Amino acid sequence: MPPGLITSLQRLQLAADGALAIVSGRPLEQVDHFLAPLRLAAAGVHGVERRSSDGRMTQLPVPSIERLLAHLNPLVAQHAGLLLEVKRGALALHYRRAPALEQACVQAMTAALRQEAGFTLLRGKMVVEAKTADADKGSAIAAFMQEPPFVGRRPVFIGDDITDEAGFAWVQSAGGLGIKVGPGDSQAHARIASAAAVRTMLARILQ
Ligand SMILES: O=P(O)(O)OC[C@H]1O[C@H](O[C@H]2O[C@H](CO)[C@@H](O)[C@H](O)[C@H]2O)[C@H](O)[C@@H](O)[C@@H]1O
Repeated sequence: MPPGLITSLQRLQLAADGALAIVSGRPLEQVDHFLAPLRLAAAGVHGVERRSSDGRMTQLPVPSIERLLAHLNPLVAQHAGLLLEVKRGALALHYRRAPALEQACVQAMTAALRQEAGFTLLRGKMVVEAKTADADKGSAIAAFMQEPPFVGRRPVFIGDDITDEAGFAWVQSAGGLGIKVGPGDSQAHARIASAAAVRTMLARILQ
């Protein structure tokens, strides 16, 4: 985490009377690890797990990943540059260290998804993921917006990846604003150049 970011997020949470949440594809355990000692309201694994502002946990039911694993393991065993990340209700195949294998990874994941119902394919930065079909970042934000301290607020969602598009779509359908970070196609109505520019924006808001 860049220096000062955790302090900024903590101050922002206080300034917004608690209405700040992290919405991530990572498991909550990882989100908490990155932000420690700060523990924010957060959704992990694209909304499969969610911690409300009062600390209450919600876990969506998820399909089994066993058949997907059995299908993908041989490809991963053949290539040292591939990494298979096992999450509750999702399986992410990372090819960052083997970009030439992108098509092979997409094809293998597409074939694996034919083995098991209840998942959808999600593209990300150098990663292709099988994600629980019933969860996405939009529905995670929608769930937060039903609860204090978010209820009645105008949602603003900031994200830099393809997986954030569901979040942009939902907040904008609810009268809020999606802010895409960096280049790339997006349905977000606003754009900001980089993660560094987001940190500068947050610092200005706090001032
Ligand atoms: O929703 P996010 O918080 O943006 O998380 C999306 C994915 O993040 C992680 O993968 C990303 O970071 C890796 C390095 O830490 C990088 O190698 C990879 O290319 C990125 O996609 C995480 O591992 C995934 O589970 C998340 O879905």
